[in-house]
Amino acid sequence: MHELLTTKEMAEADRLAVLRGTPSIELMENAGRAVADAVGANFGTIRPVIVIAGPGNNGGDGFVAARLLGERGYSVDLRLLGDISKLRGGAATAAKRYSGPVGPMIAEIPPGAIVVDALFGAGLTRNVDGEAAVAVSAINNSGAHVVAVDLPSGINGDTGAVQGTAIRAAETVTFFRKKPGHVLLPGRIFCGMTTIADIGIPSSVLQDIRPRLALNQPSRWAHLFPVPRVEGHKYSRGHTLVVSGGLSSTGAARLSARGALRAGAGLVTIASPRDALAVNAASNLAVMVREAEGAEGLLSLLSDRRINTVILGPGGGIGPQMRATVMAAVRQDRTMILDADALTSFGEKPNELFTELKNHPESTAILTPHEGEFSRIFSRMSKIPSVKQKLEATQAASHETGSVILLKGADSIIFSPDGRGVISENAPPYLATAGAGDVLAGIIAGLCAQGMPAFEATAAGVWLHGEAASEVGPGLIAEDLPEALRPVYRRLYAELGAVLS
Ligand SMILES: NC(=O)C1=CN([C@@H]2O[C@H](COP(=O)(O)OP(=O)(O)OC[C@H]3O[C@@H](n4cnc5c(N)ncnc54)[C@H](OP(=O)(O)O)[C@@H]3O)[C@@H](O)[C@H]2O)[C@@H](O)CC1
Ligand SMILES: [K+]
Repeated sequence: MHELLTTKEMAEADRLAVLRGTPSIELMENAGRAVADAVGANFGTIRPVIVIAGPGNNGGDGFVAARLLGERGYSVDLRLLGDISKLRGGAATAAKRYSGPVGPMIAEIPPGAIVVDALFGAGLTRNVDGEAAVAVSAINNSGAHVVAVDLPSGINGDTGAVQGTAIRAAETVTFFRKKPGHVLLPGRIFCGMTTIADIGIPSSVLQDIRPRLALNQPSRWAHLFPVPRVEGHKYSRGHTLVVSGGLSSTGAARLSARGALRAGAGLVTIASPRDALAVNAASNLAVMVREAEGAEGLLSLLSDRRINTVILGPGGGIGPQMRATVMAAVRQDRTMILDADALTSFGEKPNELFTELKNHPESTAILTPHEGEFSRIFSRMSKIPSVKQKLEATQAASHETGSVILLKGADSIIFSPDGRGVISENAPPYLATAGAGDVLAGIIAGLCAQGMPAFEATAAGVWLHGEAASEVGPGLIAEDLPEALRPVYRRLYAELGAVLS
């Protein structure tokens, strides 16, 4: 159930289901019933229901729900946008089967009503305006409990963006699989709680559609998650190197190092400038500290081939020294997590980095920008859309650079250059705190160090980070996150049925 289907793929699922023998009207009947059931599940006592129906099949679902709710004893007031004679296909059939009165668009919602929002779903093609926009604002201002059909009207199913205006639903009933717009912000917030109803589309259609997007859930990467073995030793669990900033900015590297260690890296070393050696050494026990000044210092440490992952950026400083250090690492064929300052340092000259990465295909880069950093490094690349179109932008950035890209946020997006993408929805709000990104870079590196491939390690790292934050709860500070990985790992291994032999 974790695949995400674009609106185009959803229409294809619909078409294939019909081809395989389920008539389209049956899908619509099932969709409308799921909506009526959702209304019934919430409110056992009969309350007035207002169904707002649009001119397409979303409206058709609304007609079915209206008929069934009427049969179940609800007093239903159905309002249609446009002319009933213009309805086509399944929507026209559903309207014929509904015998109640059909009123014009509504501008006021009586108190205590439940609203079924069947105005627009996957077929929203432009901004909501006119009578529809008036109805949306009346519904939003009424405080009514809104059950949205497929998507809250006004939310773009592919991007989660608000097109003009949108209904704020308490719950959304969607069909077969979620769409990106249910998970990406702000769409996810407008959906309220989203449930998926089975309307008779066989899951075998996915073999033809081959969706590239999914929710970031363990089902996406569990088969590659490292399981420690009793016969293993610290070297078999990889070695992560974290490049530290100078005396006044060592905290970020230390947070990354702790994240990598807790994620399971066998060894973690902080590469520290001389002036920061004492402070780095004094505040770490299991993490080793070695002196390394700039690119040359890093190169000398990387002569140890057992170091298989390098984190650059957390607190490392912005400028030519960081650029030179990153370029040196790229030439050493390692897996690199490039975060924060390592990205910003290339803001003026992104091609310098991307050309070097292309010239060293044996190196693997994972870029972990938040939106601001993403803009800084990619805004000069014409083939990459603005970060406002975050899904497309992340996918294009990954394709163009041949790197795994993690666009960090409450709806973190991760793309692999081969076109696979996942969207995360488990980050609690209190995760937005100083240093949390540094820990995340460490967790991802720790998983890569143990041999997990870059895309899966990044997805798993983001998921673990969100789970660890929920484990801590409100009041979280970044230092809590590595420590909270222990119960999360325990649960995950139990769920995976992993034998920690
Ligand atoms: N796929 C499936 O498996 C199943 C799908 N099902 C349901 O079908 C829904 C998709 O149906 P759909 O394709 O007819 O699109 P829908 O959302 O009704 O909107 C299209 C209509 O709205 C109009 N319109 C658009 N934007 C507008 C605007 N801003 N302002 C004004 N008008 C606007 C647009 O007009 P046009 O662009 O053609 O001029 C057209 O008339 C899907 O969400 C789900 O609920 C289920 O029945 C079961 C199986
Ligand atoms: K809707």
